[in-house]
Amino acid sequence: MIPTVSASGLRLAHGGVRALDDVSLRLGEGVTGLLGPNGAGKTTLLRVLATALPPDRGALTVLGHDPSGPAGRQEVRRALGYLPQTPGFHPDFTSFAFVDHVAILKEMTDRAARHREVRRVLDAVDLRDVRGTRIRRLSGGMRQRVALAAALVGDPGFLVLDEPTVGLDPEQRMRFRELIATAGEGRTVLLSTHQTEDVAVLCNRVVVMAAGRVRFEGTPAELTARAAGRVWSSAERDPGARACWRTGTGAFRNVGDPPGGAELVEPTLEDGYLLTLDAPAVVETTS
Ligand SMILES: Nc1ncnc2c1ncn2[C@@H]1O[C@H](COP(=O)(O)OP(=O)(O)OP(=O)(O)O)[C@@H](O)[C@H]1O
Repeated sequence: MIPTVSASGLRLAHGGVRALDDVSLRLGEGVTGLLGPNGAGKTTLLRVLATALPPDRGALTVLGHDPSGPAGRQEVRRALGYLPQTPGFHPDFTSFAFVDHVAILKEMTDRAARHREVRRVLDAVDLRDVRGTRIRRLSGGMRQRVALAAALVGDPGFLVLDEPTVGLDPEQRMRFRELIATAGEGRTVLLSTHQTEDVAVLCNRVVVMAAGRVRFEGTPAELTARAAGRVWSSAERDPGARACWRTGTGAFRNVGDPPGGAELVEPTLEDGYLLTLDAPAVVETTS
């Protein structure tokens, strides 16, 4: 992997909480999924990468620029598309006016060219027909697409998406995955999510964080492989399992160290993720 974004030794404390505790990672072209439990530090990391929050310590390079100084920060912001966890829409704006407003903030001064670009990104997320509709009249899924269009305006090389699929129904989620996959062609995309399924079907890389630290960095297949031989099915809850839950069939799915003779089953990325959270902090070193 040729790194386009790299971070080393990032630290950031919110009051007494170490939200980022020596975070180092590298991102390349394509979609990288960022997984982690609530409070792991995902949003904080995304905000640091998006230059919305300066780290207390550590170094960052985004598409060849160092955002620690004003000139480098401006270059990073020009190359960045950011979909925050709670996009700050003004509900009386139309989709067009909101994306146009973001395009103005991205220094697109030529009005005709800017309007062409706003139409292009709204078309790309299938919102052509509601360009003139006020945001407060749109469904949650449509609003998410407006936010994605705003992140895509100006064709940024680095796209940071903070839980963009939250609250979407399965069909919208599928459509959104497709949009993100398309956005990942020739771009670096970092996607924070709680959906291991999103990562399994969409991402070519995955980073797992817990308690402000990187627990895993590698491919989805490598994360899934962590659970090889460590997932089994049983009729009763296995007290020796690290995690165990009843499935729709009534059988229990167990993750951990299986007892002898256990009925092993095919692991999923979610199993690998659960086992990674349980493991001590180790960073994978893959190409
Ligand atoms: N502005 C803040 N002030 C104080 N503490 C904060 C602030 N923002 C985040 N934190 C704390 O920093 C830690 C990391 O928070 P962060 O929002 O980055 O986690 P997250 O992985 O994005 O969580 P979630 O999955 O719930 O969105 C948490 O313990 C959180 O409570």
